[in-house]
Amino acid sequence: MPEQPVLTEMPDQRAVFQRAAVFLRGHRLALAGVVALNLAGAVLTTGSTAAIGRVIDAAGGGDSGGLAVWAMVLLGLVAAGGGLAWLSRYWLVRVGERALAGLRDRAVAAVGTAPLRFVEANRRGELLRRVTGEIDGLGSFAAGTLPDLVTGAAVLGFTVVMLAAYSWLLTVVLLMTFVPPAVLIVRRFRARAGTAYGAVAAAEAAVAARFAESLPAQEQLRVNGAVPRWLERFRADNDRLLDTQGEQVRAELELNRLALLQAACVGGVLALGAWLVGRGLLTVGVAVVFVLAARDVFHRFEDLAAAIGEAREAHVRLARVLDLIRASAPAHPGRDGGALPARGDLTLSAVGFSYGGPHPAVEGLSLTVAAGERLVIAGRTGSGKSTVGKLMAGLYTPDTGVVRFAGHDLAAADPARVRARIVLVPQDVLLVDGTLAENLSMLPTRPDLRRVEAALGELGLTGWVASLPGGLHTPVGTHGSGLSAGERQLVAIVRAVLADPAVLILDEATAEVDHETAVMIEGALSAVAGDRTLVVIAHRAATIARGRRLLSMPAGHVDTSAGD
Ligand SMILES: Nc1ncnc2c1ncn2[C@@H]1O[C@H](COP(=O)(O)OP(=O)(O)OP(=O)(O)O)[C@@H](O)[C@H]1O
Repeated sequence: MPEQPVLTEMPDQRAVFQRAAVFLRGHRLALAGVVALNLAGAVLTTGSTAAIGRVIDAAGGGDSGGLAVWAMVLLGLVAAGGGLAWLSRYWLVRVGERALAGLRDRAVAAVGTAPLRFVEANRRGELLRRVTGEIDGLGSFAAGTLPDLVTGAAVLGFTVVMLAAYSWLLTVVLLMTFVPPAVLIVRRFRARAGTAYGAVAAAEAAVAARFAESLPAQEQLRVNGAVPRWLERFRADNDRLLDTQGEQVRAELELNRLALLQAACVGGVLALGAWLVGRGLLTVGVAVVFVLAARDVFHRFEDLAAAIGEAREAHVRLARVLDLIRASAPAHPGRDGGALPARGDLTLSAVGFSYGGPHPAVEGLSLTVAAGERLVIAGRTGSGKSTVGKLMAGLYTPDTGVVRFAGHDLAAADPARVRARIVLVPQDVLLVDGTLAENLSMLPTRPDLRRVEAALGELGLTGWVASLPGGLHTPVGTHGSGLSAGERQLVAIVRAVLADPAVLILDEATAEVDHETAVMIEGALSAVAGDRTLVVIAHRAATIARGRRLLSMPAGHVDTSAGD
């Protein structure tokens, strides 16, 4: 049974921010600057509340000089505090955007270099969702909620300190009546929200995955009249999303209890403040500062509690992106750092591979394809031919046994070096959106147009390219002109020539390729072969007949009598 690195629907949510800290590495200085600005802004904002008390006391005591001075101080504090808050918010948003751009690059690179089994074993829509939707959600959090969270926490802390300096008695009463029930409410919310946000994220991903996967099959679904059945399945995903969203809203409503608590506490502070003023233990200015500051504490706390909900959601999103990066990492990345020779034998020793079903797709296959040899693999549908091709190309790691090129275990070699030596042209070649030339030159060596034209000439394909509406500049891929399966294989063969591999494995497009294209593929393959090892997974009787050495699947029986 192979190790199947699949994504977890509810990934590990422990120490998520610590694990993500690596993506902030280049931004630590900027973050320290943001925190310093934020603290300074919070001190000024808190100071302006204290200045209000001074203004009231100066006005009540008929001190017009003091009144003018404190009014000016108040204005200055409000203006400077606002300016610093704006600056720190702007800076924080910029740092967040840069850190998230880095995270997205890392996530896309992780999928780009992930083992083939990882990409096959996970839903495309789920992968898409994690590198787009989840990171976009983190972006909104970083730009919207995070600055409020940071500023709110700083102002809250300074306000409590200021209140204690005015009257520790009132502060203690305030904190004792407000904090314990508030903490209880937030804890209850956190307990429910963890699963609620995770369930929503998973349900959203399922909706996206169902849609993304079904879209390419849309034509066939319509032809077969299966659209209503597809809509039913989609509706089931949508209903699940609705249920999870309902649970999320119910969890968020827990936080509404804070408003009630807040109202009760403000009433209490007002009554106690009036009593202290009546006894001459407090000035009116200080009492006003107290009520204003207490309201500020409650509001900030409420904002923070609401932001905790969004922080929880961001936490889940981050956990899902980190899960993608973890699960997509190759199991043994490049243990053998040595260079692979330009030519060599390809050897399979007692190779076994299973997709996890009841029977292995390949079992105990031993075979040596000598350098420069041509081998045809044939067998009935589903007998494991393509699987052998992928094992030979190092795209799959065998569960048992070993595949070696020139004596190097492919599972331990650097995947980029393996790709440079062994190229597999799959049955269905997919092109990226862009011109034909762009698709052909999508190689680490970035061949220029002249080199591409030369390769086309070597393979006898200049005429075919000239027959396309825009020649080498013809748009291809999803939005370009449609190339047939056989023509797309031609594109991949040209790309293989440009990559100059030692071993070329062609998983022949199915028998439906028209005669003309089949001849072009055949001609290109003869031209490309040279001293290269050529393995053709045959679907056409003509190819099988021409095989000098035939590997018959599934028994892995090698027959040298076939063909000429
Ligand atoms: N990605 C996959 N996940 C699970 N099972 C798979 C996967 N790919 C192939 N299989 C199964 O493994 C077995 C061998 O498949 P494989 O594609 O290697 O056969 P094949 O001989 O190339 O078939 P064909 O001639 O139809 O292309 C089949 O039973 C198939 O259903």
